[in-house]
Amino acid sequence: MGNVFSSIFGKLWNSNKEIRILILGLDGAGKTTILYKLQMGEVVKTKPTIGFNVETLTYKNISINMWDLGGQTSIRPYWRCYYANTAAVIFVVDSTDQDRVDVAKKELHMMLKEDELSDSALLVFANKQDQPGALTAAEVSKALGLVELKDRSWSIVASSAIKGEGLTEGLDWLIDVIKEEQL
Ligand SMILES: Nc1nc2c(ncn2[C@@H]2O[C@H](COP(=O)(O)OP(=O)(O)OP(=O)(O)O)[C@@H](O)[C@H]2O)c(=O)[nH]1
Ligand SMILES: [Mg+2]
Repeated sequence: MGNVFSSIFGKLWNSNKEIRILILGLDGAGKTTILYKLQMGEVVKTKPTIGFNVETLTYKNISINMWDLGGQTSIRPYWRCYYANTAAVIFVVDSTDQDRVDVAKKELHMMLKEDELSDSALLVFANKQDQPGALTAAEVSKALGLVELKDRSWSIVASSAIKGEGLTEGLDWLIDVIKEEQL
């Protein structure tokens, strides 16, 4: 019975929903690699993103417009142009880049202060877990001060975009939260 209901609700929810997700984070964190690994199941050779990449993914019958924005210092001020109507932000951290985790923290908290993102869920990928010396997800969470976040659904997942690990786990969590919050 539960399955019947969830399938009916699923269909209702799907019929008129297209959700928008932003992938943000410092340059070199792995955002573009994650976008194309999710979309094509392949590791693509990337160049630093100047501007953005946008792809439509169908995941669990849901159409997702996924925007991957460039993370270089000079480009970050433009992130805010993309915040409207965003269901969720995926914030990607290079877990080996311990020197810049403070910068990532600052950018993350600045972004989350914006009114347009007040209802957006947050998924953090503690990426590059395949590399020696990578901070664990718990360490990245602490360094980013995630427990300080109030009134927001958030989660952190350890990932390796290169190996394809953690990505669907993270996206599953995100889709469940978005469905709960928007139904
Ligand atoms: N070892 C390892 N390398 C990764 C992983 N994810 C991405 N990379 C590499 O990190 C580099 C930067 O990846 P991108 O996906 O271009 O990074 P980005 O976040 O899109 O960077 P910008 O476009 O400059 O903001 C590339 O050489 C990727 O192959 C990972 O999980 N593990
Ligand atoms: Mg990129």
